Amino acid sequence: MIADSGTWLDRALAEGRIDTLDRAFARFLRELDPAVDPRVQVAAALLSHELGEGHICMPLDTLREREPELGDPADFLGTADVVAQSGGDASAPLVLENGLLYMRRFWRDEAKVAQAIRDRLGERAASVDLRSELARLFPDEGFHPDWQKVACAIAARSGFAVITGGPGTGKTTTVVRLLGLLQTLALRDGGTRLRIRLAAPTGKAAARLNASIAGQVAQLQVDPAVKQAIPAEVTTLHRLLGSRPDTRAFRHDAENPLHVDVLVVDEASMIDLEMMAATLDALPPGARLVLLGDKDQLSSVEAGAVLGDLCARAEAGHYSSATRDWIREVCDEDVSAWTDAPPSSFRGQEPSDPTTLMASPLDQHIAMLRHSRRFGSDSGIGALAAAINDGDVGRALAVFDAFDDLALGTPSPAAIATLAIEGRDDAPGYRHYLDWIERERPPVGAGDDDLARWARGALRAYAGFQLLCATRQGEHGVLAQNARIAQGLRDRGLIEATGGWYEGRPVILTRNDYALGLMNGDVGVTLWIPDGQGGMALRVAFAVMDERGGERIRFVVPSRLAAVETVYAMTVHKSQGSEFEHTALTLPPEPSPVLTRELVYTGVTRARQWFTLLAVPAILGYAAQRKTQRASGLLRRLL
Ligand SMILES: Nc1ncnc2c1ncn2[C@@H]1O[C@H](COP(=O)(O)OP(=O)(O)OP(=O)(O)O)[C@@H](O)[C@H]1O
Repeated sequence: MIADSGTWLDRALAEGRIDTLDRAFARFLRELDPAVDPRVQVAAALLSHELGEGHICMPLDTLREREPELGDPADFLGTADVVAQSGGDASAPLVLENGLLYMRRFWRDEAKVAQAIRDRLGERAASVDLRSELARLFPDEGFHPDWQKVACAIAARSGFAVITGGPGTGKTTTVVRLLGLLQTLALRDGGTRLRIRLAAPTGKAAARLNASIAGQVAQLQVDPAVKQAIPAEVTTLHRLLGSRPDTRAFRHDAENPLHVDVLVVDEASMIDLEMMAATLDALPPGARLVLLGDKDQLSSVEAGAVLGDLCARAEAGHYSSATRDWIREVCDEDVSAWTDAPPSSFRGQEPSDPTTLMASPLDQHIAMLRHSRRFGSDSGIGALAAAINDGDVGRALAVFDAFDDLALGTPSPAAIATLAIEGRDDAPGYRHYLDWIERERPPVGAGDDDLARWARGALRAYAGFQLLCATRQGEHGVLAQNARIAQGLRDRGLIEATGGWYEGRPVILTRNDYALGLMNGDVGVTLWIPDGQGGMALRVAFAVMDERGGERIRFVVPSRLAAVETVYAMTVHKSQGSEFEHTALTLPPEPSPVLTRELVYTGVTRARQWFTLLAVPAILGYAAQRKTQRASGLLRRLL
């Protein structure tokens, strides 16, 4: 029995089980209610800590496990004034629902997201032309089921759909064909063109989708008028919703909704719960939402794993027999193997148990692409990603021996620096990028176009290689690796300095800079260019999007960049939404909570052509076995 929460809080703080913010929250409850049960304060401090780890709520079972001496939390939380039961008392800061303890803000966002998705799960009348349009857009390629075609059909029939799939499985291709289909049908049936918007959670991800979408639209087999009605511009979610300085609220919300009929959001694994709630809030009731993303990637930095929750049942499909029959009718595809038997044969099951429930309404709106076009059977990267996802370390290690695009090395500082600078075999390191800058330098007197071309090439050469780390801090973190690599480059005469500004220094923004139009995560490279007065000046070149979705180079004076870091090394978290020809991932030799299956999978799948792992095999095994589970009640609300 805990009589004095103060002692408990101080001890837990000293032991590192909570931090000062968690303790402050527990103390705040006492200010709110001087008679608060100390056990409620303990629960609140632990909940606050869980939220910091990305969970949306804390199951009471977790609390029972962590603090058995508290007794049954259902008893003391069930009677506390500061805890609302299922959201009842709107002034209570905590909410208890379905055995899950929430802070009110998270409970509200979760309930909002679930309600908004549920509102969109109804089917819409399918056009009579759906079957013929699908057949035209997805010619038979010999793969069956053609999941792209199935995904397109599923997304076409309702106001909400998720298309998940690993790298190169055709998410972009499918969504472009979906937009072609929807616009064709809209123009044909009623003549009114759909207002379509495309967005991604970060500037980097938006830029990448932007680059691939224009090409895909050009290849689309549709009427030129339809093609013109598909936007190529991809914006960030923040910009779409209209972020305002100094407030979490956006310009667009339920009162002032977006002017949009179809919203597509890519890289949806990076969307946290709060952002998803804001997006759904701003979406007018009749508008469609299509989420694209890889469910196996790392979740958002902030709390929640919305895409992961929505796709938790995607592997098995869980289609109903009605969905199966409809897919057969409109797609000529057979998804029987991913269909649940009719519910009548499962009488007696516990309906709210997410693991056993058959064919829920949500399942009918999720499509998983299962065939990578980028990583065929001859690709080690694809095979490695699959082995990691299965948590099969033996297979993962065997894959390194079997494929030339993969290499496994030790995580010693010297080995990492050498790989990062020299690369291996054909796979580049940073020498390649720095040599490129030198070799392709425009002649004296070169015009703006030549300088922009050079800068664009330098950014592309930089993306030829990236070293990824699990953490920022520590001997194996980003900061230490950056310093070592800079020293190695300096020792080889490839850069002029190891600190301050110098040519070749790659930097990453650590905060959005609205004045410069640059976003957190944007990467620039430092180059000497003419200063316009007969001299030379260091400028940082960034690729930015113009209003029409095109890419252009912006040279920025280094002193204007308030929040940047050198980026020879980058955390895996920061690398989400980016890809590099050669990606190297280094893992620290000691076990650590940050080492998870999703972290390694995300690192591996950043590689387009070559992947190098610098880690001890035991640590790979440790990480691959640790699948992240973020506590949330979202799936349960939706089933
Ligand atoms: N049905 C298809 N027919 C022909 N080529 C395809 C098809 N689907 C995908 N591709 C090609 O495969 C590659 C990967 O497709 P796409 O970019 O659509 O995948 P993705 O899942 O969006 O990839 P990522 O998000 O990892 O970049 C592209 O070059 C694309 O042109």
